Amino acid sequence: MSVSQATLSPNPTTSRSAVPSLSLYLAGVGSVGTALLYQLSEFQGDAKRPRLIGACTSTHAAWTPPHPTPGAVKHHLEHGSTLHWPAVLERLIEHAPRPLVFVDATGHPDVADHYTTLLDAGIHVVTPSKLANTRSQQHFDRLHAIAAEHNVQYRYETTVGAGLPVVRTVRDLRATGDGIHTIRGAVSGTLTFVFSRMRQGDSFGEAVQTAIKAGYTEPDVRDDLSGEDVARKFLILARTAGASIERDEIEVESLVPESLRDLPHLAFRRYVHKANDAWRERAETAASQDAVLQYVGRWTPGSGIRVGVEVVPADSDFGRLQGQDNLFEVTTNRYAESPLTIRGPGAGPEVTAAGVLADVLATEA
Ligand SMILES: NC(=O)C1=CN([C@@H]2O[C@H](COP(=O)(O)OP(=O)(O)OC[C@H]3O[C@@H](n4cnc5c(N)ncnc54)[C@H](OP(=O)(O)O)[C@@H]3O)[C@@H](O)[C@H]2O)C=CC1
Ligand SMILES: N[C@@H](CC=O)C(=O)O
Repeated sequence: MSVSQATLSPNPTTSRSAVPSLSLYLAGVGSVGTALLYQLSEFQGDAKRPRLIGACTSTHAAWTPPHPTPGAVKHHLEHGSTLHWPAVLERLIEHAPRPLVFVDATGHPDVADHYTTLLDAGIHVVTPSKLANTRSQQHFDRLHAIAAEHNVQYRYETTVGAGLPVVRTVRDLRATGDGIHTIRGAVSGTLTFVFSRMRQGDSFGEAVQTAIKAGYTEPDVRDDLSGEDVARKFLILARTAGASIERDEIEVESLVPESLRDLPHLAFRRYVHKANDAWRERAETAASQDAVLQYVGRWTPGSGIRVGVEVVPADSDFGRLQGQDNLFEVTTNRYAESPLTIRGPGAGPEVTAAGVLADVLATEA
């Protein structure tokens, strides 16, 4: 069965003007996508519940009935058609009801490639994926320009801090004319989690495996352990604050030993324990100084971005972080004496999906 023959109710070709509520297409039904489906099915907010019109995984696509449960969507997908992006895009652009939000919960670069086409067609894009925003500065600017030109929204709150209000805070500081002096943050839920589990006795490898199971990691955990995820988040914050900066200007410290860097993803996961001894020694050295390891980033306009492992006092705000917590400290003209601080879980399917849903609802607010 081809994508265009799959079930969609009501018929998209006749429904555009008859369907006033917000329609939603979901690309990616993994940790975040599934949590979003649960939140949609249990939705009790003040706004109208967004209407899921279709979904896809890396292999399958299906057009779904109104108010589907997560189980029904997955069943539909299993029995749906083979994913063929040109057919999905054609249907979204030519036939799907408006207003329409495309949610990218895939973390795949091929899907990030479609944002310009979707925005250009008057479709809002909401994404927790950092990939599109961390290509060239020119691409970042282009996405915003196309959205503005077509009067649609490009929202990416959950790319930094998951459900925490970090991107909007930076945007508001900029919009209200404040000047950012520096942003310092522990912005990887996975790395905070790994270091805090090691303090409780886990090996590095065990802590990484637990983070994967909990759904805190990127689809490829090497993006977390290499520091790339943190570099991307700081790039997004700096660009959102108005800086013009490229990825290759950022200094990044990797947690992955040289010997494991070239392994394919699944082999890497099998051999990650080979880094246990090196990280145990660094953690013990820190502990002997009443300190802990924390992966910290800093952006200072004019001096750029640096991300890497820091030894921080155990009895400090950064040292006390536990679980998948993030901590952001923003020092500005107005927050000069004491930084504006945002803290809380910065990874995990539920908080991320909630942030995505808030972005979806905000498109029509
Ligand atoms: N997990 C978290 O705490 C957070 C995640 N994010 C971001 O959310 C996004 C999703 O993360 P997560 O849910 O953990 O990832 P998962 O790996 O759990 O899920 C990814 C989903 O995307 C699908 N997919 C992959 N490639 C394609 C493709 N080319 N076309 C269509 N579908 C595709 C996968 O399909 P299949 O099922 O076939 O494999 C899967 O359903 C990522 O960008 C991540 O950075 C952001 C903040 C926090
Ligand atoms: N893998 C990320 C998820 C959120 O972006 C993290 O661990 O912080």
